[in-house]
Amino acid sequence: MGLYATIFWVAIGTWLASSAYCLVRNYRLARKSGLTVLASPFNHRNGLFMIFVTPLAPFLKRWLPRYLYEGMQFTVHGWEFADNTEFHERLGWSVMRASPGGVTLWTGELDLAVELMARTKDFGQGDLTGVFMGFFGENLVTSNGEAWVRHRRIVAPTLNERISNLVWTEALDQSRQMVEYALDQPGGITDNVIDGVCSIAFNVLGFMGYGLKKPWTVVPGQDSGMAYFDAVQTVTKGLVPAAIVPHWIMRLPFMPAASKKLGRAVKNVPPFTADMLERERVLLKGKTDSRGNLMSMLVQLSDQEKQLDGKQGEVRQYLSESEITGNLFMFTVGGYDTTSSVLSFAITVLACYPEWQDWIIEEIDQVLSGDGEEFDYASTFPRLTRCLAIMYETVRIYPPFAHISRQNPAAVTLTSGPRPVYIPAKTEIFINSYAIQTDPRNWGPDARVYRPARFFSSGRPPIGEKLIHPPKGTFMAWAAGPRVCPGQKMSQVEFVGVIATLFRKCRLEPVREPGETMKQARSRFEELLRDAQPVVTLTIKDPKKVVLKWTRR
Ligand code: HEM
Repeated sequence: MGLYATIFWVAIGTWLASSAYCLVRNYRLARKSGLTVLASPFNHRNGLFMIFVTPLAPFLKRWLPRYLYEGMQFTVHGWEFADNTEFHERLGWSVMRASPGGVTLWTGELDLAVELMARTKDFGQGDLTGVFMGFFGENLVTSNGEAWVRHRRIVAPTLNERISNLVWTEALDQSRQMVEYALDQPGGITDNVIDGVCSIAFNVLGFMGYGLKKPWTVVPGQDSGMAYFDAVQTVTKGLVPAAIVPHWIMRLPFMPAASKKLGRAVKNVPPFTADMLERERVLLKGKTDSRGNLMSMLVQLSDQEKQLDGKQGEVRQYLSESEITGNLFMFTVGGYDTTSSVLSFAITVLACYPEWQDWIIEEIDQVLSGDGEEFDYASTFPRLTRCLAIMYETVRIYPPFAHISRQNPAAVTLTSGPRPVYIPAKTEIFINSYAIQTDPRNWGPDARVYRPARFFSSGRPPIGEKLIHPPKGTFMAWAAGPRVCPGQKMSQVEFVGVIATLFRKCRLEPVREPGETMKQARSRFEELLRDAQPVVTLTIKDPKKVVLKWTRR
């Protein structure tokens, strides 16, 4: 054997031996939990594995022996949505996976989930969240411990009632433009409603986040006129490669045009942000109040803290420039993708179920009565509770995030379940919120049926009736505990504003294919919903198949 061949085989042998050693060590650690443990030779933290496992999953499922696929299934992005609760029912509601890369826990158990969410000091965000959400700078989502307290204190107050007001006004304006466009199409038929709601979410975010007012367009984010916003939008769409592949590799001359565009965007976000913040500070100079948008408030709150630096103790209280950059990026990813996902699913679901359209139209006609187009946020939004129940039921069954992840720096024992569960240090924990939200034990025998009225105490609530609070932990689309989503209210205001505007003006139904009955067309839409795929958030795979007929009311 030649020298190079020897080096090659020694390297392979060393790698195999160290992988086997790590697998055995991690398996032993996982066994201490007392839970079912699946051992898998596939290291889920390997970059190539991360990129290819999800697209290759359907083939691997067919080719690999069952026990090998089962040990890998957890690592396929969105497996929990496709699987429903079948896996947990078969193998246990909490299952450990041991691989050469570490130990992973998946749980669909209510008690454990509540405990995990409450103990923020013991269970923080995992290091992989930092890889995917923190590559422009540490932010509220990626930070833990004292840094998280600092981020939360500055960032969460920016998502306030002033922002809700802006979001409401812009959501109404954008959705009015979309309805007029749809009703103007021949026969009121469109195949671009999903792009349309993305465009609404994009423009609402641009307006409330950066003070950027744009008309609604069929294609979302078509040249916003703001280089920063366009770059962030590109990175949001290519989040996984953007996080893993260095931007200079993506920009190499032989790379495809889309990769070069992504690489340029990743490179440009930090200098564009620096530029934008500098201009914002010039505009804010000498003013005591911010300009009302999110970026302006973030800069102002952080700069105020900076002036107090040193007077509040040793620990830094303000956000550094890279942390502001990180938080602005996180707002764009968090604020745009989530709301557009829920709107896409809600509209498709409502087209399937005309009875729920009637239910909200009854409310909308009472609350938004009169000929005018202006509806005050403070007095209108709180009365549109059926529209809000549509959002709750949509995120219960089609949550933008099907799980919530955590990681524990040190070993911990969970005590809230029927037996103590030992969690080894650095376990990657996934709370299967989708399973919890569709589990008949938590939601009754019709848990998988779309029934928004379940969020009221009576089946036919009077208009403006308050929604009930589901039992603790059973509904965590916006998470729970100290790290609950600070954008919850904002997303609700936007959703309700859009849905109320659409159904005030029109009704929707699926467009039938030749020879199809309406019942069959609705079943076809239900199939599109079941076939959804998590990308960054849950996404309808082929949005062009959502062909709708809009009828003016
Ligand atoms: C339907 C819309 C939304 C849903 C379903 C949603 C869901 C969630 C969930 C599940 C978490 C917890 C993540 C975790 O702890 O791992 C979260 C956190 C967060 N969300 Fe949202 N979100 C939505 C909209 C928004 C919006 C509009 C914004 C801001 C513009 C936002 C900003 C955040 C932030 C900053 C966090 C981190 C909080 C922390 O760690 O302290 N979200 N969201």
